[in-house]
Amino acid sequence: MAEDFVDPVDLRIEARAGRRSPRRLLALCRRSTRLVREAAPRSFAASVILQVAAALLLAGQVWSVKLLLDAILAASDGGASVASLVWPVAVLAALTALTALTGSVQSYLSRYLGERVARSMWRHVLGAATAVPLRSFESSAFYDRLRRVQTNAVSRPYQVTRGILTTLGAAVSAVAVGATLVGIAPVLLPLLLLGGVPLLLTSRRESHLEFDFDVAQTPNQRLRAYLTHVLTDRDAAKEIRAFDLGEPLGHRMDDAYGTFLHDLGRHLRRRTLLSSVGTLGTALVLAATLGALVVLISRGELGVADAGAAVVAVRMLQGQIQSMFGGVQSVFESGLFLDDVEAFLRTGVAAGVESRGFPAPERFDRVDVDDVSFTYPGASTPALDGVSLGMTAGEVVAIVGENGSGKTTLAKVLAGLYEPDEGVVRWDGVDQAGMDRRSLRSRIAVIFQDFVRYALPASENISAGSEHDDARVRAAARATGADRALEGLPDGYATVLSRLFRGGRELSGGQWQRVALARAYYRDAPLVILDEPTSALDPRAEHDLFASLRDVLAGRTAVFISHRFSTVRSADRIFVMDAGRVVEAGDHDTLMALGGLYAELFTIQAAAYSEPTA
Ligand SMILES: Nc1ncnc2c1ncn2[C@@H]1O[C@H](COP(=O)(O)OP(=O)(O)OP(=O)(O)O)[C@@H](O)[C@H]1O
Repeated sequence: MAEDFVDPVDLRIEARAGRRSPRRLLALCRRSTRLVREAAPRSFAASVILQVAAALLLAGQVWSVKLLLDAILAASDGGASVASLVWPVAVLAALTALTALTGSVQSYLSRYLGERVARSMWRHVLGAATAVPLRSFESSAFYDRLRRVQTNAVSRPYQVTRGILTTLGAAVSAVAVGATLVGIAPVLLPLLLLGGVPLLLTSRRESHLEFDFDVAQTPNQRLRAYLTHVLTDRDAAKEIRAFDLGEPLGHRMDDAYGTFLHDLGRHLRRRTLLSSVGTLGTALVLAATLGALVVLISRGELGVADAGAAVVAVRMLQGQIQSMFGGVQSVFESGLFLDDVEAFLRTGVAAGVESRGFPAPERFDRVDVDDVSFTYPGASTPALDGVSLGMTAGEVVAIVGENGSGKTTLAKVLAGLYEPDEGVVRWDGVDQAGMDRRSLRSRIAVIFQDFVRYALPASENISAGSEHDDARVRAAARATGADRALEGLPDGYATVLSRLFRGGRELSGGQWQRVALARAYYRDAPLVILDEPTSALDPRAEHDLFASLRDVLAGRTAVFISHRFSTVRSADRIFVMDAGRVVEAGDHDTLMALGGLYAELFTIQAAAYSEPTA
């Protein structure tokens, strides 16, 4: 499928396709405000109140400047005593102090509110990221969107709300200060408002530029994030040193950064040019307004106090108009990113809805894979090509085959992680596809070759995803022999299994594999799928494990994938895969008698052990 090969230009086109109408923008504003309100209702209300208070305080300052100038003039004419200046000065000082106080409370509140919104957005994003089908993770376009969403989801909703609040606050101040100005020199007001027009025009264009730049840069950003991760990751550290990869990968990082900086330079030049045009336009209008003010003064149409107050009002009003349009720009810009975030969240919600079906049965008598085919996104040949096989409850089934023959893919389909493109998997004749994904997965315990080593306490590594029960955790650990390693840890089962965190400890590869197997046994599931479960175990451990396998499974059905024929031969039924197909099936003796692929692979392995040493 083509989605694996989406390039940045296509991505930008895709992102542009979702571009908004003003109505859509308004809807986004409503949604983001609701999000912020829900995340922190009290802080949000306080923030709105403070914004309005700050606006009124500003208007109050203009008014108090006029009072002060009147009083100064009256005092200089000798009509009033200097003491009459005390009140206007005190009012101006109090209003200025209150404005500063409001500003600092607002900035703390804003930080707190931002974090509350971030937490709530993370919840949504991680919910969507864990709900989307596993197939999505095969597409680079998905990772690009995920990256943008991770960066933008946490900050943009609040930025939109901040933008709205800033716009509203600035509008209230503008109205209040504007009213004062109308009282002094009405002709100046329309002139000043005109100053917002260039800003409005350029800010919209700037928002689009920013969004396009971000979309185009996502693959480069991801490459840099990946290289940073590899160069600093604990697991990669030994190989990076052993193969001396630090320098070449460092160069690659440098090149990627160089490309980014080159593009950033071009982008910033364009943005600066645009915003300079806007600001210059506004400055010209301001100059014209002040020119008009000079004309009014020279004609004697304004007194000295009025003229002074008008200068203050013009200056303040111009600031408010700039913040108003700055707020609009931030709404525009963040709105574009939010659209992207919302589209991602919708895919998660859709996946959640799709997964609703009837609950999977608690037990089954048989599971059948019927003519199943599956092709990975972007691949030209199918990984599974008309696979059919069956197993009955309580059986131990082995799947063997050479590298790339489709064993792990079959395990993923059996586990309900991939939907087959064709064919069905049936539990007692019922199609697995109609079952609720969550309940289906709770009936299956699957451990892959590359199982996850959670940097969590040992006990949680075993009970992962199921209800925690200490006694059952210990029993599962005993069944796989993980208990010996875990009981020797400083905090026993409470020890974190990673040096990443304080007090944590590391396990060996084989010890980890026992922990992973215990995870499979812990889950009370009728179907257990183990992909290469013993590859890291020593021969004695492997022998012991398989000797006790049936006891441990206690009637559960087990499918295990293995390259070790010594473990495979005891299975009730063996399926041999080759190039995505099941080519042979039967127990060990039947397959040996058949003299086909199984017999060949078995003989090669057996010969390697029995050949006399020179
Ligand atoms: N995520 C993927 N995207 C595209 N192709 C894949 C992906 N994973 C596996 N394949 C391809 O699908 C085919 C089957 O792979 P699969 O992992 O199922 O084989 P396997 O039998 O488990 O191999 P091994 O013994 O090496 O673990 C291979 O050709 C492989 O290259």
